[in-house]
Amino acid sequence: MDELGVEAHGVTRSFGAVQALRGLELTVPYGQVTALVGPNGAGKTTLMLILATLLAPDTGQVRIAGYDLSTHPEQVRSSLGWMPDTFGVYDQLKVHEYLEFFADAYRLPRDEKGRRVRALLSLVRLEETAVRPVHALSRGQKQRLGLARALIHKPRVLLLDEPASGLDPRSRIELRDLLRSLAADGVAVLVSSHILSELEEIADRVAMVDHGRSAGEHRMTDLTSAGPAGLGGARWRIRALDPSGLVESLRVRPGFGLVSDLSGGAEVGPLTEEQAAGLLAELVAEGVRVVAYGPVGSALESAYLAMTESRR
Ligand SMILES: Nc1ncnc2c1ncn2[C@@H]1O[C@H](COP(=O)(O)OP(=O)(O)OP(=O)(O)O)[C@@H](O)[C@H]1O
Repeated sequence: MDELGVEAHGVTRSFGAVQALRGLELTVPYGQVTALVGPNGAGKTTLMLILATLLAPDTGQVRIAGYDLSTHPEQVRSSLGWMPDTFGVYDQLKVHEYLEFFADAYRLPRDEKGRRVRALLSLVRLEETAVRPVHALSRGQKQRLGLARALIHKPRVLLLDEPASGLDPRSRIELRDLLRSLAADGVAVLVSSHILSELEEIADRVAMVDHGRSAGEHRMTDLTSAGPAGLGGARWRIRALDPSGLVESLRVRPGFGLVSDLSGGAEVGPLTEEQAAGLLAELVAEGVRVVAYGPVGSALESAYLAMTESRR
């Protein structure tokens, strides 16, 4: 069986003079959640629309669930679920009718349809809104309905564009758990978001995009442990009883990248956890009286900042 839910090579797409995608590469394996990150205008939505068969690429090859997008669009559509960042049409329908409509569009057998719709309404906690019109739902409820719609035909590949933007904290946690369990069931999940701390909890891998090109794919574990050169680790904040002594000790270690003097301490990095542990042991051995020591932000944030900085 094909190991990749999504495989994109050399994808380009222009809008007039704007080159939104300039030879993009992407892989999304089954059984994992891949985060798609990049600055505003990097081309993420354009790529998502292409993967969802809603926009044609100018050039390049895309395979979804093993099917070539240009030659087998029907099979591609039946293999993928798509949750856009804005809610679609048909908002005069009642919530259950809305899901039944999409169940019919995907040709779910009659006897399965009712069961599937009820199961999905329960999964996204919308049972109580089943007979309300879609337009009367709150933004977060609409988003949850959008997710149920994307899952109606049990897709093997799931694409989500900013899925958590309107969700309350409980719904975000539920979304995270749901995406993890779908991945555990073998689904290839691609999720685009700007909320890096959230992605770090959900994702197994990250695919970075900048100026319409790939800027690297990494396993999340590589970002926190000793990762590829220049990527591993976060910044670390250190406080000591004698801050100037601390800064002195750090200055004689150019490899540890003193970021800044702070009142009461300093920030260094990026450091992997291994490097951070080594540095702490050395400082303590030298007699620096450390009172606080911890990472600032996330490893994904640091990797993202390093990527955007180097490409400015
Ligand atoms: N329909 C369109 N017509 C003209 N230009 C477009 C169109 N869609 C996208 N673009 C341009 O293509 C580039 C990539 O846009 P895209 O929406 O894919 O970026 P993005 O990474 O999703 O950004 P954001 O993080 O802000 O959502 C931008 O320069 C954008 O202005």
